Amino acid sequence: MVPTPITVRVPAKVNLHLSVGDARPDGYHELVTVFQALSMTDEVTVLVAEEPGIDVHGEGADSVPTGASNLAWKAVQLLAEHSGRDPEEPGVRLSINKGIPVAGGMAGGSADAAATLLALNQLWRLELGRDDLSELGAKLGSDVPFSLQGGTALGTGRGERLVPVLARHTFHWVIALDRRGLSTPAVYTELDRLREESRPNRVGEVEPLLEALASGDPRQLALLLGNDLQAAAVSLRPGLRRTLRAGVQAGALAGIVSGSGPTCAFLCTDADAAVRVAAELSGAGVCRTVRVAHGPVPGAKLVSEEPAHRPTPPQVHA
Ligand SMILES: C[C@@](CO)(OP(=O)(O)O)[C@H](O)COP(=O)(O)OP(=O)(O)OC[C@H]1O[C@@H](n2ccc(N)nc2=O)[C@H](O)[C@@H]1O
Ligand SMILES: Nc1ncnc2c1ncn2[C@@H]1O[C@H](COP(=O)(O)OP(=O)(O)O)[C@@H](O)[C@H]1O
Repeated sequence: MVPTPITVRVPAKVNLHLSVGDARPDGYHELVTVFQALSMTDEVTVLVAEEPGIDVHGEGADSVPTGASNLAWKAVQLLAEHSGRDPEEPGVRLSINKGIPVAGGMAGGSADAAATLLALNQLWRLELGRDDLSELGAKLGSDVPFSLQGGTALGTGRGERLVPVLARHTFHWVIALDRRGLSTPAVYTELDRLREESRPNRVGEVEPLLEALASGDPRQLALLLGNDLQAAAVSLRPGLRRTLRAGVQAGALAGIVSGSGPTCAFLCTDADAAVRVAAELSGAGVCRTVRVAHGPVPGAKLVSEEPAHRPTPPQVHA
């Protein structure tokens, strides 16, 4: 009997704090970061098929590779190899439904890789634990372990070593999507260049932000959001300055570039405020699309054993 397809839902992330150290000999930068998983999700379905391949639907599907460079396909090959299957003939197809902006600094590719690991673990009845999957995931990308874990977490190393963080209450966000993506390596390289040229401000210690998360007070948290990659993302995409200003003018408590950008995330006082800020920001014409989201939400999760149809997320077109 052919096994039933498995669908996993997996969240986007925002870095509430992203402190970037110097480049290491392996080319990665040492990080201290706080991730929060948001209610913008991708869904990945894995099914047994003689003809292997990937179908991609949804947000930005056209710019997602469907061949061997897709991070989710790399996850198939890695897990096949790990479990003694032929990575070139894994006998599965993937269907990816994107709700996370592509190349937006919200870890969409990592999310799909994490979802694929979890789904295949079920489909192939491998019975690997979350720690095993996380260790495999870190080989695919620094953000993959967080996509599996979700919630709010402190990340160190290149972002793959995680400790859960206490975050009281739910935080409400407005997410501004840009018209084009930014390349993560290009943004890290730009930061190195800026640091050689001058001394861009660095974010401070992470402890006050951890206290703000524990208190659950969005006003306190807003004062402490910080991202060392923001200067580099703004340097490569100067229009982001206008987006960040427009979000705060629209009533957000604070705005930040999400990870390597160009997506901007605005923290709001509550859910109603987020809807008001989203409506006003979408009228400002500074970005492609505006969404509302909340966090923290859980990491990659089995949805059902049938392919699921995801409800359309709330979005306001600019
Ligand atoms: C910046 C962050 C913040 O969470 O995410 P995004 O905003 O892109 O989603 C991450 O550090 C991105 O993590 P991820 O996208 O998994 O990166 P990887 O595939 O591991 O690495 C891609 C490239 O980014 C650079 N890189 C990544 C992580 C790190 N700590 N230092 C780096 O210098 C390296 O040039 C590396 O070759
Ligand atoms: N499953 C995937 N989903 C999205 N992008 C992918 C995927 N696999 C590979 N990519 C490639 O990875 C690049 C980075 O995409 P993404 O992970 O969404 O952004 P970011 O690294 O900014 O969080 C994209 O430009 C795309 O070419």
